[in-house]
Order: sequence, then C-alpha cells, then structure tokens
Amino acid sequence: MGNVPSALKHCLSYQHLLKEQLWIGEAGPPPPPPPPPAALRQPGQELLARGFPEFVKIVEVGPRDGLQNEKTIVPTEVKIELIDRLSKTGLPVIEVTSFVSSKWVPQMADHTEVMRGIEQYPGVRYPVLTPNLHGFYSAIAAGATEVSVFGAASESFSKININCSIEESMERFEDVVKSARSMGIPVRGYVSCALGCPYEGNISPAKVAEVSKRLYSMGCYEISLGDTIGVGTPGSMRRMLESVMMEIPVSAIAVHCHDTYGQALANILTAMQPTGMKIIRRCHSFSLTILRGASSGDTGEGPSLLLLPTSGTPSPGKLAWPHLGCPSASKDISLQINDWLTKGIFKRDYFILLFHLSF
Ligand SMILES: CC(C)(COP(=O)([O-])OP(=O)([O-])OC[C@H]1O[C@@H](n2cnc3c(N)ncnc32)[C@H](O)[C@@H]1OP(=O)([O-])[O-])[C@@H](O)C(=O)NCCC(=O)NCCSC(=O)C[C@@](C)(O)CC(=O)[O-]
Repeated sequence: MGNVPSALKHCLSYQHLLKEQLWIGEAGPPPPPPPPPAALRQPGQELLARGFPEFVKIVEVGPRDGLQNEKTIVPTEVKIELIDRLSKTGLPVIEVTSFVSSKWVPQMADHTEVMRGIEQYPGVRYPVLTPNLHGFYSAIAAGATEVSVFGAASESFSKININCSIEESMERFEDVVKSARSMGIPVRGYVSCALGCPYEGNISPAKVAEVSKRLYSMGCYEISLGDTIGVGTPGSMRRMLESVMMEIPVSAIAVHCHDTYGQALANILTAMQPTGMKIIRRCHSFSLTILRGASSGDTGEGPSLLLLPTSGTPSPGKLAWPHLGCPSASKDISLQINDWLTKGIFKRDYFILLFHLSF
C-alpha cells in the first residue's frame, strides 16, 4: 500500500475484515445501567477516575508467543539474552518458553537450554507453557517455578493446537495442576479464542466463561483470556468479560491481546474499564498480557504494543505502575532492547510501538 501509514493500513484491513467476517462486532445486549451515585456505593468501594484500575500487571510474553512463529529459528543465546535484558526492565513476569513437542513447534525445541540459561532476577517470575504432564515434568527438571496450561474456548482450535478436545485438555490440565500443587508451583491458565476462532468464527462469551471457570476451579490462580487472532473489538471484549466476571473474580482475570487489526490497544483499554463494575481501590489488579512480535494472525506489517509506565509519582487520575520500580529506567532499557532486536537481530522494523498511558 505504498506510503499509507501503518495505522491506516490497520484501519483498511479492519474494514476488509468486517466485510468478510460479519460475525465480528455483532450487536450485543443493551449496555448496562449507569453506576449508582456515590452515596449508594458500598463503603470501601469506588469507581476509579474514568474506571481505570490503579494497578496493572504486565506479563511479557514476547520470548514465547512473540518468537514461536518466527520462521527462522532464533539462536538459543539470543533468546537468553532477550530474556535477561527484559528482566532488567522491571517487568514482574516474563514468559520464557514452552515445553511442547518440537515436532509441533520447532522454535521452542530449545526450551530446556533457555530455561536453564537465563538469569532469574529476584522478584521476577518466569512461567513456561506446559500442555501436559510430560511438559510439566520437563519444565520442573529445567528449573521452572511457575507454569501455564493453555486451553481454548473453541473445540476446533483445541484439536488443532494441542491435539485433543476441550474436555480431554481439561483432564490433562487437572493432572498438571494437581502435580504442581503438590510441589507448590503456581499455575496460570490460558483460554484461547476468547473473542473469535480462526476455524469456528464467533465464540460465545458463555463458552469462554465456562472454560475459564473450569480452569479457575481446578486451581489456576489467573486466567488469561486470549484474543488469539486479534479479531476482538471493544464491544466483544466487554461482552466477553462481563460473562467471565460472572464466574470468576475479576482479580483472577488477565487479557492477552493480539494486534492483528490494530484493535489491541482499544481492547486493552476496554478491559481496564469493566463498565459498571465497582473496583475496590488498591486491592484490584487487572493483568494484561502484552504481546510483542509477530505471532499467529499478525500481519507482520504493523508494530505490536508495549505499554510503558507513565513517569512521575502515582496520583489519582493517572495510571500507576507501582510494581515496575523505576519507570524512566524501564523506558530506557526497553528502548535499547527495541534497537538491539530490530536493528541487530531481526534487521527489520518488527518489535515495538512505544505507548505511554497517561490519564
Ligand atoms: C500438546 C502436544 C504435546 C500433544 O501432542 P500429541 O502428539 O498429541 O502428544 P502425544 O501424547 O500423542 O505424544 C506424541 C509425541 O509427543 C511427545 N510429547 C507429548 N507431550 C510432549 C511435550 N509436552 N513436550 C514434548 N514432547 C511431548 C510424546 O512423548 C510423543 O513422542 P514420540 O513417542 O512420538 O517420540 C502437541 O500438540 C504440541 O506440542 N502442541 C503445540 C502447542 C503449542 O505450543 N501451541 C502454541 C502455543 S498456544 C498459543 O500460542 C495461544 C496462547 C497461549 O498464546 C494464547 C492465545 O494467544 O490465545
């Protein structure tokens, strides 16, 4: 498209998508009633300025989700260096790799070497993906101290991604969670296709809520709702979250947004504003998984998102990132990582759109 700016390219491709896939953005139920006046709210509860939470956790998944679809195998030492550099940014959680079959995902074949090779910084958590007990035991042997199971709200996607039905996957995950619990290992749970499936199209929010509840009930401490192919819109994100929030506590919900059609940011902001919800200040955490790099459905043309902390001290009406330590240092280190990756390693404009949230 010649010199068309990338944001416009996204818009154009999104219009195209809407034409072809009419199920996206379908009409939902009427909006919920406005929140009650302050006088009627429960003591200790209040809506934050414009509904944004004060605390947002960022789970960096670039080394796993960003790299897993790279066609050229990224050398193990580059992966290790990437993770070590990310550790210095102050991120609280960095997803390292997947203990999956190398026949299925060759890019993750060096999972053990990567897990063993990284420097684990104090205060940073390094979860890895484990689809079954086989993967779980390999991960533990390699030194993992947190794992994630990954299911889907779409039968077809489950079959194609992990070669089993949703029900079978839940049985496998229960085994993983049971073993993990006996070792004191925390488990996150993913629900892919939460806003649409590449094979089935629309996925009902009720199905997403059902799978989320199952994962939460078996002991996953956090459920990450994946817009796997980036077809979500603020409307579908809100409807899906409203459904999931009926089943599991909001503090256990994370969203994982892909930016295929330039909607990730809008979807993330929507996820941070659960309309009509009362948010208990300071107790509330709403996790975000920020995807960086090319991945399934990513056009590869546009940059993905990196949310950086705003500078300055947290104050009402300003999004605060207290867990990130020194915001300006993080920003500098993130910029250096961007340069190292884009100019040095991938030699293309690939990784990061810097985005500052400031309200
Ligand atoms: C799940 C399996 C392993 C089942 O694979 P399978 O072939 O059905 O497994 P199986 O139990 O029939 O065993 C077949 C072979 O695989 C081996 N095997 C069995 N398990 C493992 C394991 N854990 N690690 C390594 N090897 C394993 C097993 O030992 C055996 O080896 P063989 O006897 O033939 O030599 C396979 O389907 C697989 O590896 N799938 C890859 C899934 C994947 O990594 N997908 C991408 C990540 S998900 C994602 O990106 C979405 C997410 C999380 O980002 C959120 C979002 O965006 O929505």
